[in-house]
Parts: sequence; C-alpha cells; structure tokens
Amino acid sequence: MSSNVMNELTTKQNSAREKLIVALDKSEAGEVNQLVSALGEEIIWYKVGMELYYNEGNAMVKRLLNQGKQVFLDLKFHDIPNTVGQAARAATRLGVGMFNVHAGGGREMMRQAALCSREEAARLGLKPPVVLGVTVLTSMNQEAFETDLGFTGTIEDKVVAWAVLAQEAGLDGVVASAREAALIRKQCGAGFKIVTPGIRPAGSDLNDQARVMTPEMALDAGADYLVVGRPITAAPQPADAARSILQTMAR
Ligand SMILES: O=C(O)c1cc(=O)[nH]c(=O)n1[C@@H]1O[C@H](COP(=O)(O)O)[C@@H](O)[C@H]1O
Repeated sequence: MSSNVMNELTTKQNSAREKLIVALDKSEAGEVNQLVSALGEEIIWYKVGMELYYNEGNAMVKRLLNQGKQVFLDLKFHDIPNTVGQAARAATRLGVGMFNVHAGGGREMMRQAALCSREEAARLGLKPPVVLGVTVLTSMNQEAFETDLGFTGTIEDKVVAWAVLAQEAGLDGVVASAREAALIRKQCGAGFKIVTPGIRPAGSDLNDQARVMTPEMALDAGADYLVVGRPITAAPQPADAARSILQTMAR
C-alpha cells in the first residue's frame, strides 16, 4: 500500500473514532470498567445515561474523564427554565463534552440551558460542552406519535420544527434519528450538530428502537455522531463489534 493510501486510511479511521459514541447502559461500575478496558483506545466517546448515572453518579463520569475519554451526559433535562439552567451549570462543571435537554421543554428552557452552560464554562475557563435538544425519541413510531401523544403531522416535520427551535434557542445541535438527518441538515445548516441514536448494523436486533439506520447510511445522511449501545455492549465480543462498526464507518 502506498503511503498516500495509508494516510488516507488512517484519516478515515480517526474520523470514524471521533464520531462513534458508545452508550454505557449498565448499572454497575465494575461492569462498565471491564467494558471500557475491553474496548480500549479505539473508543474516544462514551455516553453516560440515566441507568448508569443514577446508579454510579458523578464518580463514574469523573473516572471516564480521568481516563482521557469524552463524555456525553445523557440525562435529558426537561423542567422549568430555571431548574434546567441550574442543572446545565452542574453538567458543565463536571467537564462533560456534551449533554442534552428535551426540545419539547420549549424555547425558554433550551435558551437557559445554553446560556447557563456557556456562562458556567466561561466562569471556570472550561471548553463549553455541546448542548443538544432531544427531538422525537428514536423508539417512537408514527402510529404512537399520533395515537398516544396526540400529535398531528409526521414525525419528520416535528423533528425538523424542534431542530429549528433548538437552533433559534441557541443550542449547538439535536439528537434525532439518522432518518431525519438530511432534512435537519438542510434546514439548520452545516455547523449544527446532529447526534443519531437508533443505529443498527444490517441484520441486527432492533430491540425497542423504531426509527433506525445502519452506521454507513447514517453518515451518508449527514450525522455528526452515531450513538451505539446494545449492538456493541450486548455483543458476545464488544471489542470485535465496535471494530466492525468503525470499519464500516471508515469506508
Ligand atoms: O438521547 C439519547 O441518547 C437517545 C435519544 C433517542 O431518541 N433515542 C435513544 O436511543 N437515545 C439513547 O441512545 C442509546 C441507544 O442505545 P441502543 O438502542 O442500545 O443502541 C440509549 O442509551 C438511549 O437512551
């Protein structure tokens, strides 16, 4: 292989690693430590969600940060603007690279999240985290969206409308299915971050996800980050599963 081809391959592999976020949906620190050490240097980003956070708390987040990992704190804040603003300050103080709020909390709630986070980062001299708005959960299908939640119109239209609202409120990006990524990109432009869970390699179990895409299709659709949980964490050999996903992403 020529050195140019080798360099191109390394660049693609590095870019894939920077875009993959592994969801640590586990309740025990011991299990998480084992998984993180099995995945090794290949994985840069980890998502700490409700299951892990409510069991192991800030200590787990700090341990990952001390290991040089980037952390997406996924606690999906959804409350009155003042409460969310103060929670955003706390998340920022922890030093995470990303955290999220529910876009359904509205403009003022999102505005406070962004504002308070930036203020706190500036006060402490920290890099401001990426603040994301969760649009319509990837587990939701059109039928439940209409029948259970009482929304009219399509999920796609709601996701795009909430992405525009999130951007107007000062958020850095959104969490959405990769199925909506191209529409969001068109409306919100190049710098707006699109983080996509509901990623499933071809042929893998959907579990409770409804709006899914393969890793390569999600990247083609314009996703900036892919969140992958069970296809890696529930695999018999998580490191092999992660490597295989990274390889498809680097193609
Ligand atoms: O905010 C999230 O991260 C999130 C939003 C969403 O709409 N759908 C969604 O699945 N997630 C999270 O992404 C992860 C997906 O995990 P797997 O379905 O196991 O790949 C879980 O930790 C979810 O909590």
